This record gives sequence, structure tokens and C-alpha cells, in this order.
Amino acid sequence: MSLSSSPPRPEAPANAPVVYAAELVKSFGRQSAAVTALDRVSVAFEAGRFTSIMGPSGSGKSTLLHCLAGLERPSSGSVVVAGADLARLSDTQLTMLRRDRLGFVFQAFNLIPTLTAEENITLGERIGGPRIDPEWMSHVVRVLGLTDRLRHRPSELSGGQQQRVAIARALAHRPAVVFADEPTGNLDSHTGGEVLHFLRLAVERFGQTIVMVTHDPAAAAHSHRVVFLRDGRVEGELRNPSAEAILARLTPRGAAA
Ligand SMILES: Nc1ncnc2c1ncn2[C@@H]1O[C@H](COP(=O)(O)OP(=O)(O)OP(=O)(O)O)[C@@H](O)[C@H]1O
Repeated sequence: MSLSSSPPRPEAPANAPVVYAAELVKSFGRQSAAVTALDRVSVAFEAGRFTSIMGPSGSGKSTLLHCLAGLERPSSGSVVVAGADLARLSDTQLTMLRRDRLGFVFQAFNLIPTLTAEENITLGERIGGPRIDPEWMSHVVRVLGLTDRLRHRPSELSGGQQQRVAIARALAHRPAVVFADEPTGNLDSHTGGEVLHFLRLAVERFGQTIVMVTHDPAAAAHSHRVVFLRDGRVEGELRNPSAEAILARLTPRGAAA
């Protein structure tokens, strides 16, 4: 097959890693008070795939997400995101990479209360980020079911609608990766299920790459792959798992007896 045959997206070919970490170590505190949150983590995240990171409380999930997304500097090891070696970037370059190439969805929706949904979605462009293609924007808004909500302020929207606005904001500039940290943590299970459906849709329809931290096996079951952490190390992974398979993996052996 010819390599020149119409690649659909400017990013890496489907399933090549777009984010990877090698021998990542992150310690907090010093000497006897030191905590090793990440202990030589090496892991890759494929383009156009939805990957969840799971593990017990304190296993290092958020720390890993923060190091992958350039929100925190690791103690040692390397992270490459969309071709950029994060250790080589200054703080300013890191901020620009986050603004221009990454998208974020957090548990707290982090919308600006005085702005409309539309203004929140396009905020990045107005603070100097990449130009948002209006056609792309209206496509995203339509897929997320927000077309008739654009003039509303966050207080006039339900929790699920607010999180969909946050997802639209994360997708608006066509980032290389969306990082999501417990995106359904503030939502009831029905609304959370809808939000996960839209995240999965972003992967299926737009070829978006998503890396999500979650505690919830039902949430992780929406992803293509689940990476398990324990005590700051990668413990294994499951591909296309059911919620039951994830739960079984998380339950310590013997605990169910
Ligand atoms: N800023 C910090 N200062 C000191 N210790 C920290 C800091 N951030 C995280 N830790 C420690 O690092 C370890 C991993 O924390 P992390 O928040 O990454 O775990 P987690 O798996 O996301 O946990 P949870 O599921 O409870 O959110 C924990 O022992 C935590 O107490």
C-alpha cells in the first residue's frame, strides 16, 4: 500500500503513540518524608484511542496524568507528547504546548461563570491560542448536542451540559490529546454515562486521542484500553474490557471471598 494514500488527519498514523513516558519517576518531599508517587513508569498512549488510567487511591494516577500533560515536572525520566520532549521545554513553551496542542477536562467543569457557553468554548482562541475553525466548531457543538445552549451561561446549564461545554472547549482547537481527570466525578451515573458517550464519540468521529483518569469501572469500560497502576508502577492493562472485567482486576485476590 502506498504511504501517500490520503492520510485522514495531520497527526501520527492511527495507533502510533502520541504520548509516551519512559522510566518516569516523581517524588514528593525529602528524605524520610519522601513519597515516590511514580516509580519508573514506562507507558505509551496510542493516537485515536481512548485510554483510561485506573488504580487504588494513592497509586499515582493523577500524578501520572499531570506529568504527561506538562502540568508537573517529573523528578526523572522523559515524556514525549505530540513529538515534543517536555524536559526540553521552558515553562513558557510548556504553557504554549498545553494551550495550543492539548485539551483538558477536569472533574470541576472550570467554566467561567460570566461567559456564555460559546464564549467558554472559544476562550482559548481569545487568549492567544490557535484559531478555531468555525465549521469544525459547529460540528463539535452539534455532535455534543449543544447547538441550542450556546447563549446560556454555566448557571443556566445542567451539570452534564456544563461538562459537555468543557469537552467542546477541550476539542475546539483540535488538540493532539485530551487529558481528562475524573470527568464524571461530579455527575450522577446517568449524566456521567452521557458524558462518557460523548468522549467516546469524539474518539470515534474525530479520531481524538483521550487519556482519562477514573475510579469508576463503568466509566473506564467506555475506553479502548485500561492501564492499571499500583504503588506508582504500571501493573498491567486490559483491552476493550467490560466493567466486570475491570472490577475483577481491581479487586484484590481473596477480597471477594
Ligand atoms: N503535591 C504532593 N505533595 C506530596 N505528596 C503528594 C503530592 N501529590 C501526590 N502526592 C502523593 O503521591 C502519591 C500518589 O498521589 P496521586 O494523587 O497521584 O494518586 P491517585 O492515584 O491519583 O490518588 P486518588 O485516586 O486518591 O486521587 C500519594 O501517596 C500522594 O499522597
